[in-house]
Amino acid sequence: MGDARRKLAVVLFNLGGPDGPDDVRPFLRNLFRDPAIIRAPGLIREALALLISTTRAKEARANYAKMGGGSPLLPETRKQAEALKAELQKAFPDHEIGVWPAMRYWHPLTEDVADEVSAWAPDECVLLPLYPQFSTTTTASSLKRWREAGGPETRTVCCYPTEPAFVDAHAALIRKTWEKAGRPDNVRLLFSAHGLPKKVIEDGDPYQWQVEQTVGAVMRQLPEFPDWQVCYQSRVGPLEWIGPSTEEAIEGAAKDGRNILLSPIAFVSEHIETLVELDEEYGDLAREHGVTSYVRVPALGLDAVFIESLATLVKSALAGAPGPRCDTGGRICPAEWCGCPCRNGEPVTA
Ligand SMILES: C=CC1=C(C)c2cc3[nH]c(cc4nc(cc5[nH]c(cc1n2)c(C)c5CCC(=O)O)C(CCC(=O)O)=C4C)c(C)c3C=C
Ligand SMILES: [Fe+2]
Ligand SMILES: [Fe+2]
Repeated sequence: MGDARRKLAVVLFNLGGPDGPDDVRPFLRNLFRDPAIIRAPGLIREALALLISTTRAKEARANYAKMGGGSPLLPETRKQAEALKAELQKAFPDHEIGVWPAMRYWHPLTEDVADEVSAWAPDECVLLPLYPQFSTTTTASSLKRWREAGGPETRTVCCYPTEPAFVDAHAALIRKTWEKAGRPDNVRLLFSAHGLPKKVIEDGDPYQWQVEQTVGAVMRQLPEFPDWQVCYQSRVGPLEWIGPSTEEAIEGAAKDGRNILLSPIAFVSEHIETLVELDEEYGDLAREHGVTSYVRVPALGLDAVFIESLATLVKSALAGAPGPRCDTGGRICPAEWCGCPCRNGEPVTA
């Protein structure tokens, strides 16, 4: 007797992180071998990846040790996958639903998940990055790997920087965190996003523009915070990165005598960049510069409105035409940002 239930697969793209100390170096090597991250020719890139992963491993291992030796990214993503599955099951009670995390640089690797999902033989397979803002270094890299591995793909969400529930979730969490901290006064709200080399943006990556779209939409709901700034963290390597850096923004707020409320606007779960960089390193920096109140807003994680937002993206993708789509379906990236697949082969007219 065949099972007539339709099968819906949802694949959550994410970066991945080491499970323990021994994984740190090979994880970093995988990351720096990616031509989307280091845009040098093959052999030079391989040599650089070996060199950087070896030299960076000690410090990175020490940082992962502060979180128990490995990254919490996979357990966090698994919980989000479970929550999304439960939400989708309400919308599609007759479907058999599977939600898979697929990591770019550590297990479960994108290419292995592609094989697993292929073997499951879904009727629909929705690719959904856990990067709300599209970048060639993140979403495009995962998509490329998925497609090279022959993974199934019927619908693809490329980005959702201004999806209404996503924006609502951020605004509500910022307000709630500020209230829970005892409503510190004289606050500068910093939106810290992972940075990128300037050259990547100049070559057409829409990430910075999309981060600014998210912040603009969130700020329309938060008129009680008139003092705010976008900044970029986690710089790596010798290239010039987009700015201002989060360190500069913290120092600037301190100089202006402000307290700091910091929202990680481009991350949707807790990991090394939030728990170590934002909470420990930048927390220390703020205190060293005399900031009285430094409060970090949590990543969205399992926030119910955020999970609803992910479910809405999947439902809209299934209801619309096949192919890559931005946000709730419209083409939102302007022409000069040719790096986003939502433009779907449209000619680029700057
Ligand atoms: C918005 C998301 C991200 C962008 C854009 C991004 C670009 C980018 N990252 C590096 C180098 C590193 N990133 C590392 C960790 C890391 N990066 C992201 C997200 C984005 N990266 C996440 C979610 C994580 C956390 C993973 C975890 O283990 O918990 C690391 C490893 C940590 C470290 O050594 O600092 C590196 C290295 C580059 C070079 C880059 C763009 C060119
Ligand atoms: Fe990164
Ligand atoms: Fe787009």
